Amino acid sequence: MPSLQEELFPSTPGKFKIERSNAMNRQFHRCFASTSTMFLWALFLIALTASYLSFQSFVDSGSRYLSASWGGIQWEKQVRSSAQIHRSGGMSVLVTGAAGFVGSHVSLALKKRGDGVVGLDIFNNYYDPSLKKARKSLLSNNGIFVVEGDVNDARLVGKLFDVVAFTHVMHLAAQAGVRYAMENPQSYVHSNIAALVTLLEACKTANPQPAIVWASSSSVYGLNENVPFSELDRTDQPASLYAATKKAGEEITHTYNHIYGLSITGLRFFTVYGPWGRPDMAYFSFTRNILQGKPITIYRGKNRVDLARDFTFIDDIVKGCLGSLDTAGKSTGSGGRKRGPAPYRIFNLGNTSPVTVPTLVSILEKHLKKKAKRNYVDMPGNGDVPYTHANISLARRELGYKPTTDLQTGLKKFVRWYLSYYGYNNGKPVN
Ligand SMILES: O=C(O)[C@H]1O[C@H](OP(=O)(O)OP(=O)(O)OC[C@H]2O[C@@H](n3ccc(=O)[nH]c3=O)[C@H](O)[C@@H]2O)[C@H](O)[C@@H](O)[C@@H]1O
Repeated sequence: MPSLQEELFPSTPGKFKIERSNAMNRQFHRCFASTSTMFLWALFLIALTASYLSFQSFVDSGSRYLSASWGGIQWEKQVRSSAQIHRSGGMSVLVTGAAGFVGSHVSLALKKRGDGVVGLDIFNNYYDPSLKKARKSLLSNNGIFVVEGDVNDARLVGKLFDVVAFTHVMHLAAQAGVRYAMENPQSYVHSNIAALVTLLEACKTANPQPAIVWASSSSVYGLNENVPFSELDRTDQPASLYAATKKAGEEITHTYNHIYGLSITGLRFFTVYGPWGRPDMAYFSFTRNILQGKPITIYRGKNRVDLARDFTFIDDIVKGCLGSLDTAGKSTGSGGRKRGPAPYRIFNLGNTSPVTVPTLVSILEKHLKKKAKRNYVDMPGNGDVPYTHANISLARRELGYKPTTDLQTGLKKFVRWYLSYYGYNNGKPVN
């Protein structure tokens, strides 16, 4: 009967039995020999895998370099010239999401007053990229260069900081939309969390460190019931993943302010609307459907209560953004190390007068001179909140923020732009 030892390390079959201690020795040697062979094999496999991986990354970076839409002398020249400041005491601003709704307006306003602006935008297809391209042309006609790329691309962001010593970053690139988070949750993590960290990493090591102003959202108030919403209210009960990622952004930026001395200002935008707006938003898609004679869906809250939003006109938001940049205060760190405390601020930017969704539709009907086919349904559990209402006293005091456009006036301007951009029937016959 073979011993357990022999079973575990069997001798060559058919060989005669040897003395136990000798056998043990030989078994030990064999075992050692086979372990070292295995070890050598393992080493060989690790080396093979490592060389395969480094070859892959060489191929990847090579092809990225070859196919990259950025880099090169000409590109750097365009970036530098776009960042040039044309007023005394002006700033050079990296605007992420520059081909987006708020980003394009803020970029133009900065350029108009003589600041340097470089845009960065991924031009993804969350909504019609041709609208983003049209905004890019508008910016380009005004001397603003928009780099096509992802804020998550650390090499690209690092390169931009190598080429220009940005004094400020206006971070507006994001995955927007409250309800789309149910369809594509990962895009919110990618754009609102991972990209934010990539950007902050670049800002923390930049020398000088820029001051950062970025877009949070009114949605962080979630299930808060204090009205109007104040910056001191609870924001730990988000109702959507979108809101949760924006709230996470507020915490993440706080960390970078605390550890690295970055000057940070977070702006909680309240349902921004206006010319060159976002086609995924209700006022925009309602306009398209009304003109095409298609029904629109109007959500209603519990007990058939109308939903309401503190709709805020784009020009007012732009003033709030510029006010934030102007009062941001300097980052204090250098070489990735904090040298002293830096400002950390959060402001509501709203209109302070909520309007119900059915009233919004009535205003659109008036401006479009066409009745909507209204289809009322109960608000689905998809992240919506019943109402929003901003308390703006802090922004008024610190930024001189004072919204001046009511929904009637703002939607009139939007409709005028919409009709000039898309034509009267949006390319389809109007019934
Ligand atoms: O202020 C904010 O924080 C947010 O404002 C908007 O989110 P939301 O207020 O939901 O804007 P819309 O999607 O335009 O919806 C406005 C209202 O219309 C309602 N709605 C929307 C779509 C629809 O088909 N029917 C409908 O009744 C919504 O329930 C909501 O009450 C933006 O889409 C977010 O990116 C932004 O962060």
